[in-house]
Amino acid sequence: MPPNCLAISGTLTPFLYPFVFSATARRSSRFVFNSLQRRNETTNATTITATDDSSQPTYEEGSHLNPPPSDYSRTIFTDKATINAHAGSGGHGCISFLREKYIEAGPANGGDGGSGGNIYIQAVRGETSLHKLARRSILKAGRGKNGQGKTRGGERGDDIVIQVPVGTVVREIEREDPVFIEEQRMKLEAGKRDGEDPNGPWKWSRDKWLLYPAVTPEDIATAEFPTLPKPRRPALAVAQVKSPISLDLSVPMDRPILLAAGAVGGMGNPHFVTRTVPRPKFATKGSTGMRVMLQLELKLLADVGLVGLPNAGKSTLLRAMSKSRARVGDWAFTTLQPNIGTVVLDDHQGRPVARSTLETGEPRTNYTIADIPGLVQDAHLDRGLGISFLRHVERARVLAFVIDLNAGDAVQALRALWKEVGEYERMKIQEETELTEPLVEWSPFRCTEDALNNRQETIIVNTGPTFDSPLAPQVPSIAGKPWFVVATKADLPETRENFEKLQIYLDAVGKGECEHPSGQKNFWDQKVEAIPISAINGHGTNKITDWVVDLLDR
Ligand SMILES: Nc1nc2c(ncn2[C@@H]2O[C@H](COP(=O)(O)OP(=O)(O)OP(=O)(O)O)[C@@H](O)[C@H]2O)c(=O)[nH]1
Ligand SMILES: [Mg+2]
Repeated sequence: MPPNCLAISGTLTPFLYPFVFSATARRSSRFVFNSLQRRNETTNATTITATDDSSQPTYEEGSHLNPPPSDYSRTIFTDKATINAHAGSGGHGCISFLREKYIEAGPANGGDGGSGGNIYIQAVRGETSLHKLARRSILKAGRGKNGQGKTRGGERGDDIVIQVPVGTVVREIEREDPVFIEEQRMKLEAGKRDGEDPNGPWKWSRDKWLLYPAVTPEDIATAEFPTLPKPRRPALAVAQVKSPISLDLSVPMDRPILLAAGAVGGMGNPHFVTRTVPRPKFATKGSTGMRVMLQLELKLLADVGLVGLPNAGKSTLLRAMSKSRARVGDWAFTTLQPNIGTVVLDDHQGRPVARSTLETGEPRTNYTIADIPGLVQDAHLDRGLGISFLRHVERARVLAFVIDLNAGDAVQALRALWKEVGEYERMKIQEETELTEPLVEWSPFRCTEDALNNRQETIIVNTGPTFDSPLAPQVPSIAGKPWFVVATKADLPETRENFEKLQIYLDAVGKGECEHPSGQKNFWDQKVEAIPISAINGHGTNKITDWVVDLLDR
């Protein structure tokens, strides 16, 4: 069972509500209070300088939990990027003839062109942001080298491995496959000229054939070109990710996977030797490489996602629980990009502070927390920094709603946060539906008669799964995740009443007497806790770890 953090009169109360505690039960519990204070001072390197006037606490400047600006880490972070990946084009075939002593005009011996470089993708642990890819909009694999004399094939082009952070979602926006285009064109040409050689119009194509440098225009006019070989797909194409590409790279990959195989090289002149043309003075050019436009979206993977209003104390909490150097400040929108912190469970002393196991059965040594920019009310209407940052907590296994007890009604704040989370989910479902199937399918008229009979175009409106439809529960829901509330700044005076109200509300939600703040039906129906803490003093954070570990182990 998780620790019962509800008990206000429990061990947390003395240091979180010293002013209340001292007023009511100072004498009877003086020993407990003093010992807790001493313990917290020593173990947490407390930053508070207790003043006589407890209503006006002051905090030591320059410590880890109340840091100076020089202690902020500055990391570049980008979570979206659109890239154009160009697989390498093939090298040209070679036109060459054997020439040796006593063999003046030997047989054709031009090598084939090398194939182009491939484009791979790999999710790796070391990467944390897409900023490097966002800066380079085109990624080109190497072109295959041209074939050479003495039947020497050209070298392969250099491959490109796109390394992305774990948690990247890859979607194809556009694809230009020259082989496919060529096949289609050939089909069309074949259909148009009934009875004629389908490859006829391609025979003399300049962008397909390479001619021997010494060839004269007369030679070309009289030369007998063979039919152009059919467009060839590279053998590696079978290993390509199915089109349209849609990948969710949520685990580190040992090997990269193939997105686009490099194009095949051109054929050397020996391929075209016939009885009538023993010394062909032409070879084919290499094919153009495939081009894919990809949208990359990074959704951070953390065990716990912190959701809170601006200035609630999320970053301070992250600093208190991990070695993160997230920016902290007494104003809204201090955090402009997500931060991830790792909470080490053995406290670097070899003794586990909480016993926990991973799904694999191995002991859990740490868990991660994601801190995102604050959400304001109506953030879904693009107020504040919007709600797009919620994508970084969307995949968190547990949500922690950070509520500032000193900033108005905690219950209202919690409801406002859930509303934004709900709006985010609604938008996400809509986006996914639009991506998977087009909303409107337009079918053109096939002939004049058709157009006259049906004056309107055929429009099929897609009815995919929506937020409120019966299909909705199949979509993984944020409301279905385990969640709890971190009631922070509990060290400040006159916050106890607010905390109690929050607890009563959460109790009512747990018993089903009150509507779940998400307003959804498929919510997580376990008991929800409110854990009072003082992040700036590092008080109460161990309770969070116990609670999180318990939720992760379920
Ligand atoms: N008294 C008190 N102050 C706190 C506590 N936690 C944070 N603060 C202060 O609250 C202010 C805001 O803290 P931040 O951690 O930057 O808040 P945030 O939620 O990350 O804010 P944004 O990034 O702007 O959304 C800072 O001045 C902190 O020192 C706490 O437990 N007690
Ligand atoms: Mg912050």
